[in-house]
Amino acid sequence: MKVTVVGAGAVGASCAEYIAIKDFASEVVLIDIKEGFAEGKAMDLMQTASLNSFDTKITGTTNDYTKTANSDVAVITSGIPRKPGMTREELISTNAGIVKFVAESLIKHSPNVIIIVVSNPMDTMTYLAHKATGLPKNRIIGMGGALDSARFKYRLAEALDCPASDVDGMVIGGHSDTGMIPLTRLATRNSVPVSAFLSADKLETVSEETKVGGATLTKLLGTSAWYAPGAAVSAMVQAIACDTKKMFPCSCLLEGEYGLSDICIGAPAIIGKNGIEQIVEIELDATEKAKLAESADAVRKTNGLL
Ligand SMILES: NC(=O)c1ccc[n+]([C@@H]2O[C@H](COP(=O)([O-])OP(=O)(O)OC[C@H]3O[C@@H](n4cnc5c(N)ncnc54)[C@H](O)[C@@H]3O)[C@@H](O)[C@H]2O)c1
Repeated sequence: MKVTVVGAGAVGASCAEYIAIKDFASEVVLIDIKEGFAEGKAMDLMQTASLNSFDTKITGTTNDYTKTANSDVAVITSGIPRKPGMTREELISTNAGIVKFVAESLIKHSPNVIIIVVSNPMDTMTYLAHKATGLPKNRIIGMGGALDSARFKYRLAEALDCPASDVDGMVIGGHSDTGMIPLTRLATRNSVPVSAFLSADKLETVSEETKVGGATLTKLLGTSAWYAPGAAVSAMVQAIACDTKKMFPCSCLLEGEYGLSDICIGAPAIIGKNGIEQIVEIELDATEKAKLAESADAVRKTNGLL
């Protein structure tokens, strides 16, 4: 299994590190436009191999896509992150050109690649990658919901004063501060609905904290987060590499599912060796349906800026 990670910055390097530590890929190629940067990150990571006991070979290259040839999976993290006070949507003018060029360059050298898009505004960048490459819909996946759901579980565990491993929950909809839909109605602690433990007010607070999870970290760090994003994308790469059929909410190109078409937005999907193997349609209540429609309108508005 050969994995290319485009962008050797905070998220790309974290993703490469988690992939290596889990030791399921034979090769990870880091590629960046900044001279020597990916080579340096790759060398630094390789010097952890004997300490962290992994055999994955990590190499770096400055913008040479021949080195990415025949990748099975490619992760696109290239582009600028937001600064405190910015929305993800404000990144579009810089990141759209980068993502389009990168997606086209990747498939030239890896015609069978499955692409995971991370760069923001992620739903629109995933849509753009589809339009730029024309790949089948199962082979381009946006990463947002896996991270947002991890943040949701973190906030639920905090409110419940329990380990995150006790909690299950999912965030669907657009990957934006206002478009995310944490499904509090369906969240559980060891199969018990969380509403048995937490008041409606508390659940509303958990939901709001989840939605601004990225902005909260951007304010604290001065740039956007990388550990949880890197872990989330590496978990999706692992699901493809090991054909686990794990379910993640991902930005998928919808063709009628949830009553939506010609849009990439977060929906539960089964991820395996073919990428998106199934989009799972869960029964939403009227409030959740209305929120999803509103979230889709906002994503379409951003798509209109392409
Ligand atoms: N989808 C998510 O859940 C999620 C989470 C966190 C961050 N992000 C997004 O991921 C992106 C990366 O964030 P980061 O914190 O790693 O940023 P960063 O600035 O640390 O890294 C980005 C890297 O991309 C490189 N780059 C720019 N143009 C390139 C090109 N044409 N080819 C190759 N490399 C290029 C830069 O040199 C830089 O090293 C941002 O757009 C950020 O908003 C998304």
